Amino acid sequence: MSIHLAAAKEDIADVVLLPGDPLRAKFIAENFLENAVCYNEVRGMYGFTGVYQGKRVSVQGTGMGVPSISIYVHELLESYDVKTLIRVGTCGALRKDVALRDVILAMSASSDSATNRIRFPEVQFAPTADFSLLMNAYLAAKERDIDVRVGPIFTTDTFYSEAQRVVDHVASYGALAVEMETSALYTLAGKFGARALSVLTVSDHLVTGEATTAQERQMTFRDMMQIALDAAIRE
Ligand SMILES: O=P(O)(O)O[C@H]1O[C@H](CO)[C@@H](O)[C@H]1O
Ligand SMILES: O=c1cc[nH]c(=O)[nH]1
Repeated sequence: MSIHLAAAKEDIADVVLLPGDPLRAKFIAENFLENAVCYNEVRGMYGFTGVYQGKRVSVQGTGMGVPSISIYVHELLESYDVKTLIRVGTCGALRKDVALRDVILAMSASSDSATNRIRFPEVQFAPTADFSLLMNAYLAAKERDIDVRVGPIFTTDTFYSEAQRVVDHVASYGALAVEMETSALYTLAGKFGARALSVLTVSDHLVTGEATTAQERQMTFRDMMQIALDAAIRE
């Protein structure tokens, strides 16, 4: 048990997928895992453990934003000894050469979040993906003939930003997309010596204005889920 997860330690696998939306966690459990059991419903933030290709895998909703994912990731790492965390999230494309529904493997995550300024008052910390997971995800995508983009992203605290120039500025320095959790995931994985990666699907486009539907965001994006699961169990 931890404060926000009502599970016994053995209920949660070593490997956990992390969608922001708890209903995406349910979708993954129902569509990809065998014998999935729900271990958490606290705050409606569903967590399930099941079996994927013979290995135990959990999938835990994180909610939206750095503070929310930080709570779940901290508890998974501190109280449940989780070793591998893979976010399966949506993002907004920041550049014309990134298309709606593209899958992105986030190599690093710059951020405007205050959390790392508080954590590292004297350092600009660089939240970075685990190389072995990044490589496994890339190889899994290639094996399944799924095109992926690999590169830096931007994690923001502000979905409805009034500072468009900040987003444009990071895009002009190579950021492919914006979302709201990855910098915290990579930072906490570093603190606890765990492996982390974010696999993202472009749900809307900040340059062209295109967008997917809410149902599509909740229920589909199977390529991202497949890549994350393959990467999670690969030795
Ligand atoms: O689809 P999820 O995983 O929630 O990710 C993205 O969607 C939410 C905003 O709509 C933020 O959490 C952002 O990071
Ligand atoms: O955080 C997010 C997620 C999807 N699209 C955005 O524009 N921002």
